[in-house]
Amino acid sequence: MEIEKIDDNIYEVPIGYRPGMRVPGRIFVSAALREMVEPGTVDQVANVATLPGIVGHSMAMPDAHLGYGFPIGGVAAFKEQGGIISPGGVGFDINCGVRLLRSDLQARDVQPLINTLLDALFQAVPSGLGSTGRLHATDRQLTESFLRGAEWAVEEGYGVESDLDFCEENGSMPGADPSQVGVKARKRGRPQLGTLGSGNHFLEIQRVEEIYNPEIAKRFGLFKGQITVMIHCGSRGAGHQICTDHLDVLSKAVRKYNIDIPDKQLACAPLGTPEADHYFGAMVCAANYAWANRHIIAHWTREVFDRYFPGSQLQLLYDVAHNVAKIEEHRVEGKKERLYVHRKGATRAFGPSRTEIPAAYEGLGQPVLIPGSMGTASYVLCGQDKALDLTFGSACHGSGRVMSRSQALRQFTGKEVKAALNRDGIAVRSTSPGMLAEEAPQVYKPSGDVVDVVHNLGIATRVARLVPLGVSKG
Ligand SMILES: Nc1nc2c(ncn2[C@@H]2O[C@H](COP(=O)(O)O)[C@@H](O)[C@H]2O)c(=O)[nH]1
Ligand SMILES: [Mn+2]
Ligand SMILES: [Mn+2]
Repeated sequence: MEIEKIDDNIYEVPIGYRPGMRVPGRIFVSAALREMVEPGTVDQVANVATLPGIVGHSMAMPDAHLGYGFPIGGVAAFKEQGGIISPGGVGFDINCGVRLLRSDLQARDVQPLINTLLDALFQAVPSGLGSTGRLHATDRQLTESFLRGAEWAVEEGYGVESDLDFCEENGSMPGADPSQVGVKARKRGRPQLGTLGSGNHFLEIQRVEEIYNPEIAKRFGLFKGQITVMIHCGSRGAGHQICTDHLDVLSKAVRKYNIDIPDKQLACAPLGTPEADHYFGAMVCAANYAWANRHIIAHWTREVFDRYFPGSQLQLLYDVAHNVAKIEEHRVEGKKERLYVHRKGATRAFGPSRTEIPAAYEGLGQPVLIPGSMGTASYVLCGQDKALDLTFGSACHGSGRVMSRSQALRQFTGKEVKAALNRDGIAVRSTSPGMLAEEAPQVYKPSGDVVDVVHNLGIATRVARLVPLGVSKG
């Protein structure tokens, strides 16, 4: 059975595409991006549609590609009564997310110092595979980060109270249960608090190249030529281990509760069961840890900027989670319902009608932060109410990979990638040249095309385009 174009930028995976689908699938792509969606990703959208209690559609955003069970770029919402929760719908890097700091600096003033600044940031923010932090968190501090996320970080002197207004969930999601975090996850997470990680995680100095919507840009504090800093990272080994540990438990739960799943990577548990509650409680711990992590990294970034540009202001524009399951109220067939919305490689994109958006952005919608690659543009968008009708208030989370890491390693060398970036005026630091090859801009879809889809669908409106000047990769 074929998938069917039902509107500009909307393709439907009909019920019947595979046995057991309870709802249709929807893939939000342009005709050009449709060509880049592998058949396996379509199959994953259909597989997710078979899960109990799924509401509306099993969805894939325009940056979608193959993931563990659920596609990356996948969105699925489940009824509180009769639905499930699945770690595959959240991802291993729980609350991987993006934070954007806006400065009061002009690019022309920063550009001459870009290499010095980047060296200092590379030193100040530990990065790389398995990197450990400057923080040396105690066991008690780790627990506090699990329980209170960015709120705890502020109490410890990282960032300021007002930052919390500009984090999704105010940087601290309720429902954390540290008793469901295993010894191994604690052991991996403790030394890594305050680290960027590796690969696709980055800290990037950017220039605002284009303003699309002057009114919203003004309210977001953005102007042409401005320096911004984007931070992308998550819950490090803590989140990964929590996901791994609970996948084991939920694989057994699938048998215990007799759930028919087409792929064992869709391990899940019915909401309301101890297995589901335990995973949710542990997942929230990892989500809060990730908010604390980004908060600490932002603090060290501010310190570096202050060293080279004394008195400069780096203000938090917003911090979004793009790998998380959340309890949210949505309209289903005209009635308000509490749903477990899984966003895995997808960003919340709430419009002005939602109370969850920061007071400072009242009447606008939440900032939606979409990174491109270390060589191409990233975007700031603003969530729109139409997203509530189409995608349970969600948009894409990046450009999305089109080339595997192994293929990239065969095709590029780190040295070539670095030289090409330098020719384009982009400075780069990395802990390993191989990582630069794996992360070459060519491995990602064109960010502008991906963003056009969500803009044209009316899910989120384009506000500004940001281009990289200096990137610190893991
Ligand atoms: N601006 C930059 N964007 C980047 C970089 N490396 C990756 N990316 C983008 O981030 C998303 C995040 O994907 P995730 O699934 O790993 O969370 C990815 O799709 C790319 O578009 C970078 O160095 N700079
Ligand atoms: Mn991540
Ligand atoms: Mn991410």
